[in-house]
Amino acid sequence: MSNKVAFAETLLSIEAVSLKPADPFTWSSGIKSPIYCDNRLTLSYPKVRREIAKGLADLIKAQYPDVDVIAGTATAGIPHAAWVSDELELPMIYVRGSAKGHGKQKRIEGKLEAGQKVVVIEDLISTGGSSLSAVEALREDGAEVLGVAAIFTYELEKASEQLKAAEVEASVLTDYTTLIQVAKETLVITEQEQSMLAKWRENPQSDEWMK
Ligand SMILES: O=P(O)(O)OC[C@H]1O[C@H](OP(=O)(O)OP(=O)(O)O)[C@H](O)[C@@H]1O
Ligand SMILES: O=C(O)c1cc(=O)[nH]c(=O)[nH]1
Repeated sequence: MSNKVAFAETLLSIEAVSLKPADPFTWSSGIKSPIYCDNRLTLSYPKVRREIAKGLADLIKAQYPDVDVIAGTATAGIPHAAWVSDELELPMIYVRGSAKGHGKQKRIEGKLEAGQKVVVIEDLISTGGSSLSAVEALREDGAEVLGVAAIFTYELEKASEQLKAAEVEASVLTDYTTLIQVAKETLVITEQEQSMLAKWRENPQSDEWMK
């Protein structure tokens, strides 16, 4: 079994994936979606979060062996970044969604030196906006961002276009194609739900799938 399949099975087994076509979820980007993947639930399962930390750490060791610092995105990326940095015995920082309005007024918390090589940990990539914003903040502070490592991606064109334009490489433990395939095979979704999801996936930014 591939790792991607195993991680998709894990997300389904802890019921991190929900469908709500009649009353769609609103994503952080504003997209109305029939599906939501709540990776925050992984925090509640020590075995699952260990597998994720190990998976992300292995991916980083293979792809970014020169990494100096692990950076978590606020909020859902932060706990995973902590476990990954622990696994790799590396320093950790985190990137707020925006700079604090009080105290030191920082957006990046923790110690980052100019020129350090950073890998960003994100829990999930939808449009890639959150990942990109964190990467830009890190670059502004002089970091060399090697890439983004995430648990899951919806494989949306918008994300690949945005990340490519900014020259950001993203690697994931599992993805939408694998998740839907596994959900179909294990009867977690019906054929009707599968075709609704396929229609949504053709153009996720429109509401055509609701009609
Ligand atoms: O690729 P994008 O379109 O940016 O979407 C993905 C982001 O959205 C979610 O965060 P959310 O804004 O819900 O905040 P949270 O991490 O604080 O829960 C998720 O945790 C990612 O960070
Ligand atoms: O784009 C988002 O905001 C988003 C989508 C999703 O499936 N899960 C999540 O936590 N955020």
